[in-house]
Amino acid sequence: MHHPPNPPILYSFQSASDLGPALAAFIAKAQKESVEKKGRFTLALSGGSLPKHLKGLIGNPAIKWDKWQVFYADERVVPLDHPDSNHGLCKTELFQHVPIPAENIHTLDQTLLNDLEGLADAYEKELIREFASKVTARFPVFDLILLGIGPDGHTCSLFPGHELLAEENGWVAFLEDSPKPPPKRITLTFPVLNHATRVAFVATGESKVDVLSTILDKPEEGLPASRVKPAYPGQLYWFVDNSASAKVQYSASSFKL
Ligand SMILES: O=C1O[C@H](COP(=O)(O)O)[C@@H](O)[C@H](O)[C@H]1O
Repeated sequence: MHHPPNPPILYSFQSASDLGPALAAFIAKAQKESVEKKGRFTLALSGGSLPKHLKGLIGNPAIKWDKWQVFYADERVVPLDHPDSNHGLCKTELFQHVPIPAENIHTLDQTLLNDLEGLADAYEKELIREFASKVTARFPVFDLILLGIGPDGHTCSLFPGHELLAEENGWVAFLEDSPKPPPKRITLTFPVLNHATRVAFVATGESKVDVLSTILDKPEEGLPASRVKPAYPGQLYWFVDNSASAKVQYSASSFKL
């Protein structure tokens, strides 16, 4: 029987500093459930403002870092140590402070930075290796995908009006015309986002206030972030602060694990 997607769960916190510990507890619980069930935790991370909200994970003794398999929800096509690299940000904010094995962090193949198609293809193959073959699994099922939103409603590197919004088959796509610099990027596609067990958006600050109310209160406008609707029984969460949610009509829930 076809089941509609679960409605999003919105948590709005007084401030970003209240949000951080709750997000860390949420991630810790997700990894515990996944490790107990499957012996690993598959996570996709974004760049931008997201990595700085992950600091609450540092020093948590309940986290089994060696069980994490980390991919990027999107990545800018730049060297790993470039200031625009999403991996670079995640490394600075989290990975250099925790004992996660380097081989469990799946970064772009640095030999393919001048071959966008080959780069996206190689990243898709890396996902296939982790999630079994495309024949047995139509799309990978991430335990958790953490996303941000831009003021234009983009998420990952899926931008309003872009042809990649219509991608139905690929797991990883590339673009060389990102309206936000840098122009060359790779991104997970909507079918991958919408097969995840959990997807959590994180958005804080006044710059997100208008777009957040459009995404949550007017999903019919079809902004990229409104198209993230994990298939049942998957669940979509929003972790925001009160500055970002000031204009949102959608009902917030009290945070509970
Ligand atoms: O370009 C990107 O933008 C989004 C949103 O960034 P933010 O700084 O407004 O949070 C980010 O989620 C994505 O990973 C990044 O490549």
